Amino acid sequence: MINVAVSGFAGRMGSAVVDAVTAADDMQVTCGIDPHGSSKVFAVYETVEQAVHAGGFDVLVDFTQPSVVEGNLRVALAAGIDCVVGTTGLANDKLEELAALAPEGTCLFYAPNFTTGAVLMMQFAKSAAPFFPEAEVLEFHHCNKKDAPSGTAVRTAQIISEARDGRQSVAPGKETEIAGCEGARGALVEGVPVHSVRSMGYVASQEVVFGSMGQTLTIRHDSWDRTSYMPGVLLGIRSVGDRQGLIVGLENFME
Ligand SMILES: NC(=O)C1=CN([C@@H]2O[C@H](COP(=O)(O)OP(=O)(O)OC[C@H]3O[C@@H](n4cnc5c(N)ncnc54)[C@H](OP(=O)(O)O)[C@@H]3O)[C@@H](O)[C@H]2O)C=CC1
Ligand SMILES: O=C(O)C1=N[C@H](C(=O)O)C[C@H](O)C1
Repeated sequence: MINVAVSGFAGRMGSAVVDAVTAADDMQVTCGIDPHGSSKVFAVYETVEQAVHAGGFDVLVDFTQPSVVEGNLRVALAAGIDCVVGTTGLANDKLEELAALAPEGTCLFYAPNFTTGAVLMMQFAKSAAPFFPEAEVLEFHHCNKKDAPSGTAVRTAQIISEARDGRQSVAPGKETEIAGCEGARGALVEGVPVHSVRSMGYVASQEVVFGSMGQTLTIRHDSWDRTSYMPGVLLGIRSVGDRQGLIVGLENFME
């Protein structure tokens, strides 16, 4: 039995993780961390520090906020607890710094997106990028999201940039934005324009639009429900016990 602590357990993702872990045969939620959470089933703490001090879990799952995840991971990793992290907003060098705090045998696993569809979208984008001079990312999320652009969009832009091998887009850029409308061409992430839409009605969607002479290729993924992330989260929880160091991306555990 894998004993799991869920940080942010009262939130949109955290509560879905509690349900998914509870329904699985090989793991259980032994505690939850959330400043405003309560439970009759498992122990509840206000901070990860309190939970680590009390002990009783092998894996910490974190779906909190960009502003708190770093502090949570510092405490858990230093105590040698494997971490499965969905919270977005941490840069790669920060993840490396955090992983270095952990004793040998401890794993920090971060996935900007736990859906198989989004992983495939990014892999298809990697395959397409060398063949198209233009690429732009459009991401669409619910209006309560606390970060922009999304972690998935940032990772997609990084993947496209690496696959282009340093080649820059030749499309008109930020220099064409008219006065008072700065931002119209999006945020440049590693040279790739990223456009963030926030609206009621969305969970999470993304389009990657590639262009070359006379043609466009659009790769689109939609999460319509947060259950879409749960098989990936459970796979992460089952996998970290056998791994160590920093691992970024669900593709590392997918067959
Ligand atoms: N990797 C992936 O596949 C996915 C990643 N995400 C990411 O997960 C994160 C959470 O998203 P979502 O569930 O929608 O957000 P929510 O705001 O619904 O949930 C976050 C929860 O964390 C709580 N919280 C705040 N501070 C702490 C703390 N110090 N310790 C523990 N809990 C805390 C919040 O409490 P309060 O509201 O009282 O502040 C809230 O209940 C975001 O970064 C999002 O981008 C989301 C979906 C998929
Ligand atoms: O906040 C969300 O909802 C999501 N966040 C992740 C991101 O920033 O990419 C994953 C997914 O897009 C949903």
